[in-house]
Amino acid sequence: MLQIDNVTKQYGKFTALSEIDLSLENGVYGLLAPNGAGKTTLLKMLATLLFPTSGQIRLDGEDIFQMESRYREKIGYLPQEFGYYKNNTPRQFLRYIAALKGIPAKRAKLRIEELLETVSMTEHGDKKMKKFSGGMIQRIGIAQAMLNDPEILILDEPTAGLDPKERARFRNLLHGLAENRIVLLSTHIVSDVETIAHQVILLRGHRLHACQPPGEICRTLSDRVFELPLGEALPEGAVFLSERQTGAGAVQRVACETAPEGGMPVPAGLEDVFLYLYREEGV
Ligand SMILES: Nc1ncnc2c1ncn2[C@@H]1O[C@H](COP(=O)(O)OP(=O)(O)OP(=O)(O)O)[C@@H](O)[C@H]1O
Repeated sequence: MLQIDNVTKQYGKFTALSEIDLSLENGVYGLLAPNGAGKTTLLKMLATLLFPTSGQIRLDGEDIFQMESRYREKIGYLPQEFGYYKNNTPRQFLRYIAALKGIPAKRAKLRIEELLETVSMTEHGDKKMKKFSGGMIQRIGIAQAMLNDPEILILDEPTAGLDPKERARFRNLLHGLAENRIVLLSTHIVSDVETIAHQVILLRGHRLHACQPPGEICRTLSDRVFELPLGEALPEGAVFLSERQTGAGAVQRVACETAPEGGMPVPAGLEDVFLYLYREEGV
């Protein structure tokens, strides 16, 4: 179990994260929050690239910073900006990363083939990466993070720039990978988390707001989301969430305590909760 206890991170006087408490077990955790909320900061601390200002992070009871390389052997990390040599092929690049991770060449060779298969890139293994789409690059990014078969896989905005087909493929890939490990991914794209994550971690005001299954998070707005024709006046206290086109014309989705006139109750989705929670944060 990965335990985050009362972790605060300050950059000078600025508090990026305050008093975070989380316990993570195997499964996919989606860290969802707007830009600047502290997602990368949290992931970098879990990757031991940043020290908490206070608080402790433990794996099975041991402080991860004291574990040093014993901890790093157990993690795989895909940073937001993942650097690779454009002229390398995936096989060359993965061999290089395996060497950096100290994986013996013979074992690395087998593992690389296994992983290219896992991420459906075997047939592209000898092509230069400069010709790859964003989705193909991300799949190689996941493969490099998986080289050491990590217990904890940390992915910072792995779905940024993927098209819908690549997103679907990515979801399936993660489901398989999370069977026997902790997968923690950050995103500000709600639909990714809704379909991938077993638990959604929401940060708000640089604090932990919730860590719950997507369904439970949606229940926080249940019976409070309504659709009504666009242009209808909203009652006092109603919060505009979004608008969408339907067969019967444009409608607005709103959150309010009681049904507005002409409003149809609709099930609350994670996007509704996201828009509601972060309505004052310009997202
Ligand atoms: N090295 C740093 N020095 C000072 N402030 C920083 C530093 N790194 C991050 N910050 C600030 O801390 C806050 C959290 O940043 P972080 O990158 O963790 O957010 P994020 O949720 O990952 O955002 P994004 O989705 O844009 O990547 C931001 O306001 C950012 O400007």
